[in-house]
Amino acid sequence: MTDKIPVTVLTGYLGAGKTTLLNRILTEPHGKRYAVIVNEFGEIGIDNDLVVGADEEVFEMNNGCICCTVRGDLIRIMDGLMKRKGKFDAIIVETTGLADPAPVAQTFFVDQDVSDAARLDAVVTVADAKWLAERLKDAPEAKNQIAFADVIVLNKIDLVSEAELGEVEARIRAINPYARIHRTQRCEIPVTEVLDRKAFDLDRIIEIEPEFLEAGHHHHHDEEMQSFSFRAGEVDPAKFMPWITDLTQREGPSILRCKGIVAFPDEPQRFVFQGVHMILDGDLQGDWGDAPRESRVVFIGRNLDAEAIRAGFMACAV
Ligand SMILES: Nc1nc2c(ncn2[C@@H]2O[C@H](COP(=O)(O)OP(=O)(O)OP(=O)(O)O)[C@@H](O)[C@H]2O)c(=O)[nH]1
Repeated sequence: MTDKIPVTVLTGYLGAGKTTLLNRILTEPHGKRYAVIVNEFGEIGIDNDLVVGADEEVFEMNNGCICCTVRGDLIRIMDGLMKRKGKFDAIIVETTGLADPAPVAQTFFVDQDVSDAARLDAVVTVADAKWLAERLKDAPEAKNQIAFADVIVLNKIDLVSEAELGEVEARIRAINPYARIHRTQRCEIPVTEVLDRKAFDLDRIIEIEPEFLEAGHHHHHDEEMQSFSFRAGEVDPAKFMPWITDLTQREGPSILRCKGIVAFPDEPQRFVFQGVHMILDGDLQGDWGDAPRESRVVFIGRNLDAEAIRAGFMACAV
């Protein structure tokens, strides 16, 4: 038991701050070696390029949602990692914002080879203090992510008042009275509060989901959820910036998440932007180096006019 590799499942709804937390964990001087498995929703992998390098190995799973079609991939990656036991101290799995964490956690109990070699240490859920209450109304995944959490990182406290924070905490407590809740800005939290917690409690989970240990999985994704991604070469910042700003302001309520890595002419660094509804962030990050100067953008939302967004993006190309 003791030499099983601890696995942390990092979950949380679209845009809550999972990658922010992951990067924080990976850049702290902890002296540990982590293997990271990143799963994202969308055909073009973006998160992989936004996870800080260092010594970690990052395995990407882009073919679908980790809790559905790619569970086989997760088992295969885990099997591969187990053969290289001793090369790292822990495994972190970052799920997509639309994943139900139950079947991901289940993999560590139901698959014999995986459960012989690894133990689920904790499900860590990052919650967006500004948007969680809304998502609890319309996104069943958001509720499951809270219900299954052993540790909840209640993030983006800078965007809400103390009273709103109290309300969202009460909503969380009503769903999950057990998890430890940490209030954070930019996921600032000691690594020891999220890793190696020995917190996953199978009995509690079986109370929430009696069929947890049975094979089979009935997760129905939100049928209205759209995800699309576009590529172009270099884009003109004088066109791109007003376009993306205007789009997120106008369509913000329908855009749950957008992000991209963009190449501006004569700019040695990559422009990285991130949006959650109408809140948009962007800055220059990391040199292109020898990588092809290609712009990639991803949008996830409901009732979006994909063709209009595609045309708007393509019109920014140089
Ligand atoms: N205001 C504010 N913004 C934050 C905070 N933490 C993260 N963000 C921003 O929120 C956006 C989403 O953060 P990510 O870490 O990429 O979120 P994620 O959960 O990995 O997103 P997906 O993987 O796409 O679901 C980025 O623009 C971050 O800079 C915070 O505490 N306050």
